[in-house]
Amino acid sequence: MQTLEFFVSAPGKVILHGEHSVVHGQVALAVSLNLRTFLQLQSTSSGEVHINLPNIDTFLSWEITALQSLLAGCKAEQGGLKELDADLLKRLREFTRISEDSTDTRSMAVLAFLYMYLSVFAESLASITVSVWSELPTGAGLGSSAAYNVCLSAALLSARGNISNPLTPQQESARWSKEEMELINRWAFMGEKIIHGNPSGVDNAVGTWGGFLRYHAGNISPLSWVPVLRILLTNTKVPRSTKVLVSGVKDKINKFPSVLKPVLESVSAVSCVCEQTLTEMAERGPSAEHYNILEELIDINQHHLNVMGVGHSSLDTLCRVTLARGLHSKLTGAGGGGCGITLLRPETDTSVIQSTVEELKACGFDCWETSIGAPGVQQHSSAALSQHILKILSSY
Ligand SMILES: Nc1ncnc2c1ncn2[C@@H]1O[C@H](COP(=O)(O)OP(=O)(O)O)[C@@H](O)[C@H]1O
Ligand SMILES: C[C@@](O)(CCOP(=O)(O)O)CC(=O)O
Ligand SMILES: [Mg+2]
Repeated sequence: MQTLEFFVSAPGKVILHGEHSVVHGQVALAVSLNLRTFLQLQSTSSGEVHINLPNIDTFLSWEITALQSLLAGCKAEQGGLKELDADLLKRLREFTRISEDSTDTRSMAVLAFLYMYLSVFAESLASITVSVWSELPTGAGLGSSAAYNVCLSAALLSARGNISNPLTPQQESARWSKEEMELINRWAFMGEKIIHGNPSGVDNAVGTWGGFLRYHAGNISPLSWVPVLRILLTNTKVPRSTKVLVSGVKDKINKFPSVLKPVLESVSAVSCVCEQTLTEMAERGPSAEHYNILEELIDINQHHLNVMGVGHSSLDTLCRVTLARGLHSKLTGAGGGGCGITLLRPETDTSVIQSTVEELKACGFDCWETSIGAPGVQQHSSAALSQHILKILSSY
């Protein structure tokens, strides 16, 4: 172990277009959010591994000697990190008594942590305490699972010495090299596989790299020319599981391939037209016509997502309430509840936004104007973190 204590953070994300279709090889556009997940890792001499997850009320520890037995016969190298080690996962499920079909919040988080810890530290299990706390709502479509996995990946790889510890004593925050970030992203994807079943990789890519990204079949291209967009985020607070929703879409595609495939392709085309429109807006300056196009694309995509079966009456309410004021909304992330986004036009009056927010809050939703394009995964000094965050992370 190189360090005694360090902090990392990673952002959540908003998918503008392409959720679900991206799992089936289509184009998605996604951007990081200014809501982050924070992780503190401490090396200890207790002979135990502790994990503290206050967002989901989970505080657990294991003796290292008990965990060591799970590694018997484990492959040292993870086959280029493309596939999960099915044997290790099976042993872990038996050890933790978490069944294969479980979508329980705590179980998924614990399984992802233990899998990553055991794989990264396979050669010599270290005593550590890991505490994770997030500003993101858990399981609401804003990529909390990816932010969690990116933080775990960065912290465990750094602690093990597989990647550097980029922070110098003079700095408050620092980032890793391109190659190191690629490794962080690949390990975070493994965590996403455990939590999501069949992730596309877009969420962990945004959590790692930050900014505005186009994601297509594993290829990540940053969009450097994007206009400033104002987005209202609404959390319907209806709980849902990405794993269940992604698997439901797959079942529908298998049942009606000729019906669903054109829908997925149309969503991909929506992403491409949106990208072209954003580029034009950045190059020539935004016009009312550009905003009309963005709004129509939002409506088209929301219809497609309903066809895929990932809508929800709470999301219909969001679309209806906002459209009554001329604002256009769609779900973001896996849907089935969770969060939706509403595009605000530059000329949208503050009073219109205020009354929309009030009506959405009266429906029982959380609603706030968000800021997008935050930096990806970072290492921080304790001085860089607010007292509030430090207090939460250090209180276990
Ligand atoms: N702060 C956190 N602490 C512990 N586990 C977390 C945290 N954030 C996310 N998770 C894990 O990620 C899961 C949610 O992932 P998911 O269903 O993909 O929703 P989303 O990624 O949209 O928030 C949770 O059930 C939990 O296992
Ligand atoms: C539905 C999907 O496109 C996004 C899921 O995002 P979230 O976990 O709901 O934040 C799945 C994926 O891309 O892996
Ligand atoms: Mg997720």
